[in-house]
Amino acid sequence: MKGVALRGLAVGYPGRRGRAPRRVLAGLDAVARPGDLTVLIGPNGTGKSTLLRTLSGLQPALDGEVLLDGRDVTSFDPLELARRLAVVLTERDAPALLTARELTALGRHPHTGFTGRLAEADHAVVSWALEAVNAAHLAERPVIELSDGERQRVLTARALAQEPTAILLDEPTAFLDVPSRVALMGLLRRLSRERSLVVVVSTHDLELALRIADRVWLIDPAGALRCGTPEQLALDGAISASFDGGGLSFDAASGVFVLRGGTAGTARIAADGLHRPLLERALAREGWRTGGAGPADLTVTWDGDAYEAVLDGTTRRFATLAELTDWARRPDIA
Ligand SMILES: Nc1ncnc2c1ncn2[C@@H]1O[C@H](COP(=O)(O)OP(=O)(O)OP(=O)(O)O)[C@@H](O)[C@H]1O
Repeated sequence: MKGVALRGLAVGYPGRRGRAPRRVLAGLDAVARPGDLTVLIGPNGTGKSTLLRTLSGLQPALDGEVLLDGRDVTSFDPLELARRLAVVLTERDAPALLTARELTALGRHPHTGFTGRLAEADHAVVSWALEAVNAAHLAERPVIELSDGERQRVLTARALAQEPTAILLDEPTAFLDVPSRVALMGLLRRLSRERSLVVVVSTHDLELALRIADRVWLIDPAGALRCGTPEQLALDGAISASFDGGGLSFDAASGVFVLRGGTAGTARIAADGLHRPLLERALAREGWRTGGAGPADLTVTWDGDAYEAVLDGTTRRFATLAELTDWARRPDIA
């Protein structure tokens, strides 16, 4: 079977001084298929990096097996494995003195044979990889001069230059701003589809992951690996069970985290277009529960000109959402 498959996999660390091994995750069964962007999510410390390192062959499995295109990863010799599997770990300190092109060219190493010299075809692959990640213009720049987002793209180019069938990335968006995160995840999805690559990427960027992933591997707090489309996992409550907390809960309908029911009272909103979700969000932040049916304590209407709020039979008008929000925080003293 094509792709990366986990069969009864247990991952963790060998015990020190005669102690038993520390099992971080066990009994894992999952498949990441070519052409899919598979996103690995889970709360801090649940074992995402440990799993990715084990899938990469960087640390041995404690039990079970990892199959790459149907073959046990441990049966490949290192060069053979590097021609099939590329790994992008969290590397803030990539070789700084190399240029982006030289760093990308390191990805050709598994293909260049004994001399390590790049042939014409290798140079072409390096140029292609840089172009694929929109980094051709950075090619001659030293890596030390690149921004986090630019460097992450070049590290991805190095992985592509390996011409693998599978790429594993550990938190590649960790240091990126929102547009760069969206761009990198979008790039990974495009590459997985266009080149029929297996792409497994871990991230803490849950909302983006759930919007963009074809498949999600979710490590829940009990250490079980739940696999499915983002919608399946939202519907069966797995995402809420893993991430709700700190006053936030996952809203499956919108795919974002929202503030949990506040204590200010219930609010009803009559507004069209963007005014409705923005009003809901602003009022929820001030502790109002929105979205229910039946009578409400507070009614807010956008009449196309101003916001009208009715509370305890008194009507007030606000020219801006900011003024309404200020009042909604302490309506008793306004
Ligand atoms: N070298 C190690 N030896 C022993 N235990 C380790 C080692 N590295 C990590 N761990 C432990 O394994 C568990 C999983 O860690 P891991 O880094 O895989 O989690 P993670 O999901 O990637 O975390 P985060 O979201 O914080 O990056 C943690 O309890 C961690 O303390």
